[in-house]
Amino acid sequence: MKIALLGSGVMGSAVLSSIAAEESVTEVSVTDVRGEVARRVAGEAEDRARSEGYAVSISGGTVGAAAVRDADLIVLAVKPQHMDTLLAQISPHLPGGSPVVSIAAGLPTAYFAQRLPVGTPVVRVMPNTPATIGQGVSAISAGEHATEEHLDLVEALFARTGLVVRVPESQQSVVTGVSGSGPAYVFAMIDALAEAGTAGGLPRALALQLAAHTVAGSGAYAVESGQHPALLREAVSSPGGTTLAGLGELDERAVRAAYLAAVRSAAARADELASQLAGPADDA
Ligand SMILES: NC(=O)C1=CN([C@@H]2O[C@H](COP(=O)(O)OP(=O)(O)OC[C@H]3O[C@@H](n4cnc5c(N)ncnc54)[C@H](OP(=O)(O)O)[C@@H]3O)[C@@H](O)[C@H]2O)C=CC1
Ligand SMILES: O=C(O)[C@@H]1CCC=N1
Repeated sequence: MKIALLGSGVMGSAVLSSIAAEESVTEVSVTDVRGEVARRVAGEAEDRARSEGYAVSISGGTVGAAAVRDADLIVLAVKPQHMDTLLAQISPHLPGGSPVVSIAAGLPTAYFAQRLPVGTPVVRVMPNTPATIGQGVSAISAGEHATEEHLDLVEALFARTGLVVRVPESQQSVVTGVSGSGPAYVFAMIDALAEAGTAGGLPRALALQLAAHTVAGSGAYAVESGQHPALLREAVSSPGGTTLAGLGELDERAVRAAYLAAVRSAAARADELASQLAGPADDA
């Protein structure tokens, strides 16, 4: 199976190695507006694939007819604001029936249906950057012409990047707010914890190590134990102890409310992108 990956920035690169490791994938054509970026990303991914024993061929170049015309599946990994230009470039060259996968925030499958040949199966995916190390989470939704088989195929490809869940497309904006943007909230938390440790006199590198491992371990513990986070939090909080003193400060500063607002705001921005960009193709 040949995959065309269009856009080799942060997220395109993040999903590339995992997709290339799926056994049915024999060839990946990576493209970008800047061919040299795509060639570098493709070269690095091919080296990684070789070192891990995968015989996949990965090439890089600029976007054009050659990149997509014989692809069995096309992954669109450009910013929502660049999608219109990209679709106008590739649409006339798409092989009929090959599914198109978009990872763009906000853009509904109906947007693609208006811009791609009639009947093109579209699958919408919201991944996140921990996909780079196979620890991501991706939510997938089918567009009008996408079948169960198309979803199975996309699920198999993204399973290499971490957990894959299926959601109704109507939930994709809030998913984006929680898990698409979520890593940024967590990185900000690690940064803040590390800064607090440094302010308390720890060497900077040690503070960062403590903060990052605390977040990584707590996340893994929440996932593996399956216990509700309120119970896990309670187990850390001895009566009259240090943790309740710390949590009291978070409550005082409405940190929980801030997370709720952050997710609401990110989801609203996804909807806003959709309404700004997803008009009829002629008006875009
Ligand atoms: N970053 C993240 O955490 C996540 C991102 N996403 C989605 O993934 C998509 C890509 O985001 P991200 O990787 O962060 O963005 P990047 O800007 O890092 O990557 C996009 C790449 O596509 C290139 N590009 C722009 N226009 C075209 C075009 N017409 N044809 C081919 N390539 C083009 C860009 O080049 P140049 O830089 O020169 O413009 C850039 O190299 C977005 O739609 C985003 O919503 C989804 C989940 C998480
Ligand atoms: O910030 C963004 O728009 C993208 C989508 C989800 C994460 N990053």
